[in-house]
Amino acid sequence: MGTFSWLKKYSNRLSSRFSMLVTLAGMIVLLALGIYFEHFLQQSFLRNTEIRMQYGFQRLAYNLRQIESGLQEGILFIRSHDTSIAAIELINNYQDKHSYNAFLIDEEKKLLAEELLSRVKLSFNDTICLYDQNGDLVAYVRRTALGFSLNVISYHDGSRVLYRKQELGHQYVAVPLNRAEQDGIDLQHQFLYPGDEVKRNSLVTYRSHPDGLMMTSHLSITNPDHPEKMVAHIEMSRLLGSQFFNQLSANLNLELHLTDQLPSGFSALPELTEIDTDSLFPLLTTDEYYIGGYQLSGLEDPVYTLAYMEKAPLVELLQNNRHRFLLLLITLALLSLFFVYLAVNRSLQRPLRALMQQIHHIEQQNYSGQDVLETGDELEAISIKLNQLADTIRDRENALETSKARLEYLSNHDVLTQLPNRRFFSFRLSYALEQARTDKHQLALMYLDLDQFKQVNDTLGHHVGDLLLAQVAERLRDNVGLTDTLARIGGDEFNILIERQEILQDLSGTARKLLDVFRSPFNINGQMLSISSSIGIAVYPQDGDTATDLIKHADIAMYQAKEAGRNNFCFFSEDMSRHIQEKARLHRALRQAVQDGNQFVLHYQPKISPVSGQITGVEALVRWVSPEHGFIPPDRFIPLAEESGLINALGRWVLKQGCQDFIHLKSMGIHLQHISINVSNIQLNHRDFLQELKGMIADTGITPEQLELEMTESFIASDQQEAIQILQTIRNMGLQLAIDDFGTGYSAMSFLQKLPITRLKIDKSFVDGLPHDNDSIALVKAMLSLAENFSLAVTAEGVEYQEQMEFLKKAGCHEIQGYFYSRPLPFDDLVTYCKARKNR
Ligand SMILES: Nc1nc2c(ncn2[C@@H]2O[C@H](COP(=O)(O)O[C@H]3[C@@H](O)[C@H](n4cnc5c(=O)[nH]c(N)nc54)O[C@@H]3COP(=O)(O)O)[C@@H](O)[C@H]2O)c(=O)[nH]1
Repeated sequence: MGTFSWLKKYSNRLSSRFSMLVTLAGMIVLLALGIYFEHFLQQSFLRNTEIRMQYGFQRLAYNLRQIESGLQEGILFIRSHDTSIAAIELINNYQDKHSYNAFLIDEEKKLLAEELLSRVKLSFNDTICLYDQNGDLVAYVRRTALGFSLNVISYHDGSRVLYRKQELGHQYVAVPLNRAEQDGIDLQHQFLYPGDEVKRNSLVTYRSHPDGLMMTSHLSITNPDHPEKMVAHIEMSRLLGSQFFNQLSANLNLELHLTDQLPSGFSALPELTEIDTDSLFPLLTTDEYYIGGYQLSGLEDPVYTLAYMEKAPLVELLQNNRHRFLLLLITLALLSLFFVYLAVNRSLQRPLRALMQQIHHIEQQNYSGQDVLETGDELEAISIKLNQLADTIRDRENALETSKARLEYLSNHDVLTQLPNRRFFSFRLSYALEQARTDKHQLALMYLDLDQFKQVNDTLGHHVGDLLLAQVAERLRDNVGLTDTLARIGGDEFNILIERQEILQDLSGTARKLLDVFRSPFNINGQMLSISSSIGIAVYPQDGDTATDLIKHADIAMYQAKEAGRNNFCFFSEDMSRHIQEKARLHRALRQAVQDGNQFVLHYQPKISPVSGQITGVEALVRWVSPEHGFIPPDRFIPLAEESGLINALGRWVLKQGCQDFIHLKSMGIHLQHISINVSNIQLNHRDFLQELKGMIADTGITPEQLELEMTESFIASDQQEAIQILQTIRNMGLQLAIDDFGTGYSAMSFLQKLPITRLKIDKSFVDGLPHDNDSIALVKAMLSLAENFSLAVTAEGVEYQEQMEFLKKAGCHEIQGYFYSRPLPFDDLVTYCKARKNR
């Protein structure tokens, strides 16, 4: 598998996508943390730098203040030292620069110098200067590389003379006066500050010095009794040299510098006095340094103390911290990934695998309850639902199996009798034929048809017919062998396949046994019904080697049995009458035609009034054009239809089509008095006929008076009472009734008066003899007079010649029907004929 397709497959997995999402979220959090901590590191670094620098400045300020207080304490002590004050007062009062008493005054000055030495040493300072009330330098002590040097100013002839000795030396020696300046000592005290400030002992000044920073504490002493009177000025100094700053720099990890110039980038720096612990110094950032500082105020220009902190080591440290932090983040990310993997695996991947397993089981049609996931979340709900789904699928599959079995059963069985049906029988027969061919043995097919079963249906109703069929099937089932196949293949037709070789030797006995099944009557709801059957037998291989041939030949044999008087059986033989074979074929074709319904058409034969010459009505005559047999005349198929009961369905179609065509004619302006339609006795006896007639009249819109039913005398022959009742009902509905072929039957003419009819149709056989045969003339005249007596209309049919027509007209016949006027016509030709006749 390629990397790409593996990645695609992997990324399509829910757990992978979830892991990726969580990882992505984790990465975003880590990135945010990274950015935050980067910022935090920088900020804290800057802040640390500031704090460190501030701390350095705090330390420096603290040290300076310590030194300041050391300077002030040392200087203050002199003021409280009475001997020193007295000595200064003495100098103030008795020093005369022009007549200078060196013996007295210089000694005092030297004592004062000793006193100053002890002060400067005790306070660990470097220099102390004493000025008299006029500001003239009196003495000073200064730390040198060899120790402290003591210096006094004497006068000679009004000029200053500087005497000096080392701390441990015995003699003062005169040195050039400029040495004092070289030591940085002013010979004249400078009043650069307001007197009050100095008196309050608070003034400390700073000054830049070639060796460092000079701190000087200033004190002016006044007379306690006369505060306005100045006594002396004292200055004590400490030089903070490079060593001081270097050591501090080393301790604080800062580079400390002193400068007179305000560094560029700073507009001002805070005063030392402003330093407190709460505020941070403003920092200046250059490419190489963080710089901070403050200002030391002096009597002259301010001195700036600057602290430099090199950036490079800090940046390196920052980078190191960054790297460490990055490492930490990567470690955290990897750990998070690991834990995400563990969590996803535990909370998603494993349950998903279990769910897939459940689905797999369902796919494998294993519906037994799988263990439900116990995750307590939606996955558990899905797992429960999957089990429920499995139950539902199992139930549905069971139901499907049941209905499939039921469907299978129904497709192969007849619902009424529970016997195998035609389909199943065909399969079974084909299979049996294959076996017989292979094993080279015989088999027999019996075609059993109930005799006159249609009449049961038509007279007693389908319900009774159905019950009878069910009982017949039961009896037959009880009388065929276990290995025989009994099937109902049509309405009252049963087929039996016999494969038992021993039985094949005595098929006649078997057939007789089956006929005997019908010997005792059937009890249908308490009504005892007798019925017989006819059986045709065909044997493989001599009577056919295909299922179709065998069935066809058994069917023909069955017709032969019926022809032979019913309740009979017959073996097929090649020389069996062509007539039977043809009849069997025609019967099958007719059944198909009635089912199809589109092989029949109606032709109409006009009936003419001989007086007016106008068309009074038409008789509908059915025509059958079979795709298999071509045109078949009605007198061939009507009896077959009556025999098989198919006449009911066919008659229904004729009635409906005739009425519709009549209405159609009317809509075309061809107004006829009536349409005559032939109905057979079987139709009239059908229990649903009257109901169907009503429905048809209502459906087509024909008025009952326009519809004339033609029936034969034979209808009345069977059951006069019943027949008269049926005819009366039809008349009551308003229909016309005609007796067809009148005179050919056996009923007495006087019987006519009992019948509720409206017309007589004189049969062609009587018309044929007109106008010469005396018997025909007498009979026709008798019929016409009888009809007149009973107020019946008369139609003469089969009129072929002018003289026949003339005779009938003269004799008072109302309607003429026959080839003389017209043969039966297709509908379109009838329309043409009617129009032509109207226009005559
Ligand atoms: N139950 C139903 N029976 C029907 C229906 N349609 C027809 N029939 C019956 O079939 C028989 C044969 O009818 P058909 O072949 O249509 O013959 C009819 C006419 O063509 C024929 N006829 C009419 N005039 C003459 C003539 O001058 N010469 C001559 N040789 N034949 C003629 O007579 C038949 C009409 O007979 P009838 O019904 O008695 O008026 C026939 O018995 C039909 O009844 C149907 O739908 N249902």
